[in-house]
Amino acid sequence: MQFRQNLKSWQELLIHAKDMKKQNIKDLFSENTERFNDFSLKVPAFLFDYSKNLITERTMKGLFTLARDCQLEQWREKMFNGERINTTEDRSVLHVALRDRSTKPFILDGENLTDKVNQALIQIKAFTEKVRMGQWLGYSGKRIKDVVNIGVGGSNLGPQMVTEALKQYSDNSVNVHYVSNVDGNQIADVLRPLDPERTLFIISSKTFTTTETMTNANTAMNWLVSAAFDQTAVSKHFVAVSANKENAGNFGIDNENIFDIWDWVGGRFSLWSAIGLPIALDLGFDKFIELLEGAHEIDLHFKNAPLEENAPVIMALLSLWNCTFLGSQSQAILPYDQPLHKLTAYLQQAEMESNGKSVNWYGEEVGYSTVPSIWGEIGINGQHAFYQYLHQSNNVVPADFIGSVKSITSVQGHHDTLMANFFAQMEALMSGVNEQQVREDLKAKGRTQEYIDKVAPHKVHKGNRPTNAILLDQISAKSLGSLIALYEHKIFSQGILLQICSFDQWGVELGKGLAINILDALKTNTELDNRDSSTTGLINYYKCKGR
Ligand SMILES: O=P(O)(O)OC[C@H]1O[C@H](O)[C@H](O)[C@@H](O)[C@@H]1O
Repeated sequence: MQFRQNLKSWQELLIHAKDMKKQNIKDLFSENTERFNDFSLKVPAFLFDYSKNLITERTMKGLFTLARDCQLEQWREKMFNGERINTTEDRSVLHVALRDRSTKPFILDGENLTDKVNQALIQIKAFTEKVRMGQWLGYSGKRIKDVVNIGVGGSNLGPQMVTEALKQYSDNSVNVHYVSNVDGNQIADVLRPLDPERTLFIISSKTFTTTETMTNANTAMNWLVSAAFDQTAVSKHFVAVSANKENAGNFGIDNENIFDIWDWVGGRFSLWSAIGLPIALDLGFDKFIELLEGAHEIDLHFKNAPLEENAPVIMALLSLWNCTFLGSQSQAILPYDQPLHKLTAYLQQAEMESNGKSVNWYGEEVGYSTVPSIWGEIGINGQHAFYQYLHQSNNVVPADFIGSVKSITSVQGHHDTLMANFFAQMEALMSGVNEQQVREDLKAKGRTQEYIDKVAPHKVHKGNRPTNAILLDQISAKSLGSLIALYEHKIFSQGILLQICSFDQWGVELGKGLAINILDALKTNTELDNRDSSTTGLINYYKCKGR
């Protein structure tokens, strides 16, 4: 067992981090006028500028050495070759196979995955075209107008984020809606304006056991049947995406309307599979393929580029540097592109469910900070809400700024204003402004000495806050596919560097189990044994008030 802290490269980076904490990014720019060229990368879909991090050439050299010591390249091979790198669940991790559209056979456990993937795509194409062209008819013979995707977590966040991002490209053949929350308010709001005769439900659940999804699916079924007065209407209005065909069939969905998903595709990496049905329904199959192609382009980049020119690897190393070595606790994702308004929520699951863990591959406490908490908002909205904290709090929050050279909206006259903020905020976070500058500025504005003495300390921005810039040419299905795959491979790389099992999610199980237990007690009105007084007190209060 080779623990990360025992690696010489890890130890050297710890020492180097102590020195770097005394440095200032702004000074590093003054010392090296080529810094932007040295620390930026042009990848087909975007420019990646990481020069505004607290790094030097020595830092990056040390980080690449660490990556090699961690055998990142070999692990990357293992993933692409289908080895069972999801060790705690004994599964391969092959979402990359979903977007590799070559016809070359890929054999896993005696089965040709290429065939499976291509057949699934044929099924997706046939189904989505039928619905979009008005050939899929509801129980009363009317064409489908609205599609409701019922699913949560990985069965919701990806498709919703993508259809929101690309809605400018939708031809509105159908309207796509999402229900993820078990709170009945959401499904009630979504169903209220819909016509049961013209509504199709996708029950999206890899396991087909998720309580929230099953509860919503039953409500949707009752809504339909009470309008149709006919249970057989279900087969015309429900399709499923699941690895659990038995449960989906028992729910009443016809076998030919159950779309497969496989155990080698993790829920949070599944939008490329039939879980992406809402994407193909909303935007058309060709756009869905473009999305896959964009992701595949990054798969090839990740697989083939040397570590020194590999965007996902560099992002992972920087996150490790900022969090584990420099001590940042959180990381902001700040899209300056309205279409990406769901990206942060999507990345919260992708990153935090993957790497938010504290034991290593051998089940031992890692003894270092793993990944930061991910949060954020559309940049402009954030500026008027929490950027105060980013600029002046004691906590340094490294941030990813994501923007586009061209906007996809036809509205003119806004984009330069938006992007001026994109550039300015990163500059301000890095440069800051010291007290002397503040004082001179106030003096030049004719302020009194008394005012200057009072206000100057409050106007200081310490700066030295790291940011990455990801600048897309424009939001498109292809560039979005690339952007998502960039983060997926960053997450994979970070897991390897941290020696963490990125593809399980045991941490969500405890709460789920307790909720099932409590729900039973609520339904049967029985007392719960052996609970702490707070849990018991809260439940009793709820029961007394509610009944
Ligand atoms: O697709 P499902 O099986 O319904 O799972 C939906 C979600 O539920 C879980 O709680 C997991 O934490 C997620 O990783 C998963 O995406």
